[in-house]
Amino acid sequence: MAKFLIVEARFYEHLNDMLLDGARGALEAAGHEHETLTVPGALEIPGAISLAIDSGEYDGYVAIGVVIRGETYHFEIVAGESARGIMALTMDGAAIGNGIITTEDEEQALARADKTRKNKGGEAAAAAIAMYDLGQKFAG
Ligand SMILES: Nc1c(NC[C@H](O)[C@H](O)[C@H](O)CO)[nH]c(=O)[nH]c1=O
Ligand SMILES: CC(=O)[C@@H](O)COP(=O)(O)O
Repeated sequence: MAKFLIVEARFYEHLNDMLLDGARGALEAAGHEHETLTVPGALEIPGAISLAIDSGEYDGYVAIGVVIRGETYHFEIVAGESARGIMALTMDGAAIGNGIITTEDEEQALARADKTRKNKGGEAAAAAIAMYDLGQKFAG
């Protein structure tokens, strides 16, 4: 059994609840423990995961968030930079699944947050578990 930290950017309450439901379900189905940490937005997720990595308390991480396009270039910044920060941590060896959905509108987000539809929360948890398992394999 491993211990995972879900780091959620609680920008859209109802969508986050759906993503968390999928992520927690996948972790529990695989027999793993989990805790959840909430940050203001997707841009804060990589920093929060970095701090958690330094604590040495967790075996893997699931990033959960929703970025919906608005009127300005900020969508590209939030979507791109949160992904870039997570990728950098992954390349440093952290087991992370990225469940930050980036959509054009709420309808697209609902389809991806719903665990009975595209289940992106569960998908991200499964990716984190796979990366954890890979790390265990290479650690010998
Ligand atoms: N517009 C969205 C944001 N914006 C907030 C940023 O993530 C960040 O918290 C702020 O710029 C302060 O550093 N965050 C989301 O998660 N989703 C959005 O749609
Ligand atoms: C993804 C965003 O940053 C977005 O919610 C912000 O909306 P806007 O670009 O209209 O300020």
